[in-house]
Amino acid sequence: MKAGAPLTPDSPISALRGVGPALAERLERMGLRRVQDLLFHLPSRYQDRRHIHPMASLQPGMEAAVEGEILDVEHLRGRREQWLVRLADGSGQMQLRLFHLHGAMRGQWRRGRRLWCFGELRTGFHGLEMVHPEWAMADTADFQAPQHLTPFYPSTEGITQLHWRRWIAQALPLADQLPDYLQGLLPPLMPSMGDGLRFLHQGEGGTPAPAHPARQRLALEELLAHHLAVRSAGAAECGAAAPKLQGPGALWRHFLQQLPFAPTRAQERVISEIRTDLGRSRPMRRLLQGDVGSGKTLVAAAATLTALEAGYQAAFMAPTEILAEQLRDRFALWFSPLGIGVGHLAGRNRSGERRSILRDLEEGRLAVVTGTQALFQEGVAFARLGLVIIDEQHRFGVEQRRQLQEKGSMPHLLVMTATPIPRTLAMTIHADLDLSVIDELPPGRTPVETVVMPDSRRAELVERMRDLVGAGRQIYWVCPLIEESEILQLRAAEESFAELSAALPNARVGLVHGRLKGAEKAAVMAAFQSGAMQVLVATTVIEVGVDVPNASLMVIEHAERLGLAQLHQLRGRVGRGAAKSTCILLYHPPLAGKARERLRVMRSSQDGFVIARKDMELRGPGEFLGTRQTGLAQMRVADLLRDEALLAGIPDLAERLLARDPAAVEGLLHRWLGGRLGYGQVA
Ligand SMILES: Nc1ncnc2c1ncn2[C@@H]1O[C@H](COP(=O)(O)OP(=O)(O)OP(=O)(O)O)[C@@H](O)[C@H]1O
Repeated sequence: MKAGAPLTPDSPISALRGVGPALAERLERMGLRRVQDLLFHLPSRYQDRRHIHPMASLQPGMEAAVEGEILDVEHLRGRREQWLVRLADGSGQMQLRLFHLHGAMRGQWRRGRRLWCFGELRTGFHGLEMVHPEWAMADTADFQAPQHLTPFYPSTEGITQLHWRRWIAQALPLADQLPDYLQGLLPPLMPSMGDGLRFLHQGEGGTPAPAHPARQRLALEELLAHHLAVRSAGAAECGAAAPKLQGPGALWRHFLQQLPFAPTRAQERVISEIRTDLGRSRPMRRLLQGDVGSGKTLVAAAATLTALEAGYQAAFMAPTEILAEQLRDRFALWFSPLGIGVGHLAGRNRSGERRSILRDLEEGRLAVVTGTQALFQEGVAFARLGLVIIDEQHRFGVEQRRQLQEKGSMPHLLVMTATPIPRTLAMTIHADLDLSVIDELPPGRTPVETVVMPDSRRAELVERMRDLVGAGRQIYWVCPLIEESEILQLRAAEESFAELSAALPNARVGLVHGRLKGAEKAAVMAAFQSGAMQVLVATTVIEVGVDVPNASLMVIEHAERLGLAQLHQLRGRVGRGAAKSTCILLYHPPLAGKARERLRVMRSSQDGFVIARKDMELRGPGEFLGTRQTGLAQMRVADLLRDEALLAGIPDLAERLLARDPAAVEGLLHRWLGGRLGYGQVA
């Protein structure tokens, strides 16, 4: 410790020995300001230096600790000064190479002394050697071979592992002084926070196993902190009262009478959950999760009609222009028999039309509006906005959500997503949202047959398409992103379009891609939707939500380049009607590693949950959940997959903590999320 006040967990980090102003500034940039922040800077891996390897057992590339006798020390003064040291144990010999050996140290390196060292082995001129190993003389009274694993810390330029280890060694004795926010809330045999920290920093008894209670103690607290962070962001939104959207439900019943099908039981259950929420003055914050094609749009319609019946407006925002337009068409078709008009706000609205929609919204003449982000631009005002529906949560940030909600006094919010994640996980990462799940597909769906084939069989495939088109069916042909280049993707799509147009002279083939103007895109989609066009060649713009039940073949080129979530979404475009559907995953050989695994999963499952889980395993939870949840990608101890069992208890733990000690929340958030960005509201 430096001179001055005694060291506590709250001391500034510069109070530690060896932390000068320059290093303190670097630490600050990593979000480490106080001594306790350092305690939660946990190792990312460990090395086992406890075991001494006999020299005869060493292999190039290995990292190993050895102990032996110095046979000789040779000082070379060539272009670059260096020392070559021969070392032997009973089993063999090896060489050490050092490029600097200063004053006092040089005196120690003498023939006949015993040396302990650790480093990576490589093949040198005279057999195996280590370059600049970590070392200690093993024949001194104070020598002690490592008792614990050696931790490695995430670092930054100018801070070595030795720095970290020295600082943590000073901080660790303070671990028991940290406030235990969960005292009394955890099972009595759970280790303390101090035990958990010592265990992870020192790697006692081997690499900390995921299931070790000391590690679990920390993981639990970290998951709780993330849960509370999301929740508090939601709570801030929930302060104001929302309009109670209650009504006899006559409009909905009327709507159902003209619908060609009846809602599934799952849809009915979810609709009733939503109607209950809408009837309260506490603003609804609900996440509707349903696999591709499960019929989320009908649920959205039910919510919309509930708002309308109560005399309020509803706004439905989709992530892309195509989807927003498709939604407008669907709502217009469904609602026009009820005499309800649907407005649409898109980037390409002609200004006159746009002005009149804006006026109607502001003066309350228009009750339903669909659109993209255009919906929450400046200049869009609502007379009585009661409900906001957002499709595909992943593409909208928290900030955009807030902007849209500001358009109404405090409208109810329904977020829809087709990415199924386990309920326990959803409750942690969407802690600010209640969850409804459509866990049943509409009846009459036939499973989509999935075929994986090399692109060398393309000609054969085109033959098969000719037959299908002859039988009146429709086909999607998707060209995925090539090396992140939109231009190349477009070229590939254009080539496939030309090839298919030539090969299928009796079919109308269309092309849709992200660079088309809105009106052109809409025209192509409309032709495909109406059945006038049989083959739609598309870049991945059609990924989410396009609904053409007559389409029964989906061909995906270069399927090996796409992720599981995208493949599942794309495949979900077919199998929506009664006809037997097929999805063909074309790949360019050779097929290796994760790509092979992804295609195998696609062939073996159609269950969105199974696929999402596999996706999370292959990509890691952080990547899988996308950038909105960056905070989760940076968890230090917990792992959303590995620690899934812990997740189930988190909401309850959060409730109990909030009831007992709401002030502790701030401390917890600071401890785990403190200096890092991630959750906008928390940082
Ligand atoms: N209860 C039902 N019975 C029969 N068909 C239904 C039912 N509910 C919805 N559908 C139809 O199923 C198809 C898929 O519905 P919808 O587009 O709402 O799915 P989704 O959940 O939005 O899927 P995606 O995530 O792919 O957009 C539509 O053609 C819709 O009309």
